[in-house]
Amino acid sequence: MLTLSQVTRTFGGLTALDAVSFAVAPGERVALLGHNGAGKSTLMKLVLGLIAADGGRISVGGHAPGSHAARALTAYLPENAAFHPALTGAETLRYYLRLRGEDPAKAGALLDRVGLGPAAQRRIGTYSKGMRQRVGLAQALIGHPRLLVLDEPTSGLDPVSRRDFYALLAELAADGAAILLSSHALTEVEARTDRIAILSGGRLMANDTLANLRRQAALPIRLQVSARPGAADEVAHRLQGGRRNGVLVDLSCRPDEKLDRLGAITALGPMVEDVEILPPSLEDLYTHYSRRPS
Ligand SMILES: Nc1ncnc2c1ncn2[C@@H]1O[C@H](COP(=O)(O)OP(=O)(O)OP(=O)(O)O)[C@@H](O)[C@H]1O
Repeated sequence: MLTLSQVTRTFGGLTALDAVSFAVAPGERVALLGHNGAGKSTLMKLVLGLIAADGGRISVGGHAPGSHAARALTAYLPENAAFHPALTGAETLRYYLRLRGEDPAKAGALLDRVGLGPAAQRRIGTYSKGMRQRVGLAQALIGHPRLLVLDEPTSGLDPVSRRDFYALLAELAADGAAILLSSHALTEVEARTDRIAILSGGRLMANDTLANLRRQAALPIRLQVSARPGAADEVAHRLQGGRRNGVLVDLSCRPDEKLDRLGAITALGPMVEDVEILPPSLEDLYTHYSRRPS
């Protein structure tokens, strides 16, 4: 549904996107991650046709970004969707439906879809941030879009609103929509998207499932050994680990060394009380991919 091939965009002397290539297929949810200034918004603006690329090619369902056909397929939700506070949710949706040449009577069903049915007749000025984001999503769903471009859609939402939001995205993807959403947090998108694309300094540093990214990064695993009282020095010495305190000994190893290390720990018998395996965190993984030279 969305394909970028070698897309480059500069602003003056600054390369905001550097030969970026990736695709989002129908039914796929792709999270675009990156620090501030990584190029996420620039990429989204290019996909929406708001700015033009200096090089490379972008296709939205086979059409040029910004063309009538591409716009009919695409919906966009900006980070902070703003609506007139004096209008009700239903009035706002009717307004956007008319703008897109659709039947305003669909407002009720759209608001129900995003869980705002009971608040439809309330003014938007009385809505919480999460409710306003849901109005934004309802607005984005007008016209059955096949590509959704969502710029940090969950920033400022509480955990329950986030969960509801991702549940709705899962339904839309199951219905065949391609979804590209930007985020700062790998922890948030971990179980809720199909693929992760990491931008850093305008370059695409990673583009794969989280499981594959974990495997490819092969980051060290930490093992935390609890020694029996009085045995920590001996345990640390035999395992060549670092003493953390009176009983804990820290070890680190490559994923392929894990079983051997566990064997060595078990062989210490009664000197050891317990062992905890601490896999690399998502933050470690994100840092690995955003910092490595490409
Ligand atoms: N119109 C512009 N003129 C000049 N420089 C720009 C313009 N738009 C973006 N940039 C620069 O391009 C780079 C990428 O910016 P972009 O807004 O795409 O990052 P981002 O990943 O969306 O960041 P954030 O998470 O802060 O929104 C930044 O260095 C930014 O300063």
